[in-house]
Amino acid sequence: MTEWVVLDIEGTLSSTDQVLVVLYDYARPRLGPWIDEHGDDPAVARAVAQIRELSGATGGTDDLVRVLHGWMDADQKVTPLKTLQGLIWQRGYETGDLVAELFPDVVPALRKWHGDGLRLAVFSSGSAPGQVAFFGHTSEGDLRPLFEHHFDTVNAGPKREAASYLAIASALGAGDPAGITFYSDVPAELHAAAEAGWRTVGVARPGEPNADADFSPHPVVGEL
Ligand SMILES: CSCCC(=O)C(=O)COP(=O)(O)O
Ligand SMILES: [Mg+2]
Repeated sequence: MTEWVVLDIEGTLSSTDQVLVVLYDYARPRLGPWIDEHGDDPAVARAVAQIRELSGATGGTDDLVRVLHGWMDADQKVTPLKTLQGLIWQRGYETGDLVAELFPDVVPALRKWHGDGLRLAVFSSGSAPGQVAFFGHTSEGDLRPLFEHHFDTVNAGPKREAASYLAIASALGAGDPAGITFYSDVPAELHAAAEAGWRTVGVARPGEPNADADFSPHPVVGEL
């Protein structure tokens, strides 16, 4: 019996365009200024060191931004990029520049699950602070009270590795991994979760990039 429902964001709760167009376009011109203005922030300094280590970039901010834009163009969800994007989006939500848009079926489903006593958490490549800001500023209000945990590639690990799902199960204190159900639009993420003993549900939303993906052997829904 499911005790926990763990949810992906992009393609599952929110459209791919909401992330790859709205949020990415917001972050793109702000990455360089953010690095220059917040170099003393330990999270930014760590991200800059990771960018250099992963890319071999040795130049100044322009060089770092070139690497970051390349990762964004290829939609590579690299941890230092997600950290910096998350900080920029956090500011964007706080100032009112950004409002998170969810698929219309999402909030009723989340409220129903929550009301039925299921416990909710998020696992996304987007940074945990960015996730919290996102759910705090949706067009349907502040949804933060619905979620007990936010997992990302820093506090859990890569989304396509079973070890990340084992780490999350442990953090949730879930005695039986089969008591956790994971919803995602990416088959490779579902395979990794199933390898860790979780229940899985593929989300194939019409019009989304993975609508026609092969989700077998996972059950598939078109909405929550
Ligand atoms: C503030 S939420 C942004 C989500 C994000 O950055 C992202 O890359 C989404 O990836 P997901 O793992 O949710 O598909
Ligand atoms: Mg996704």
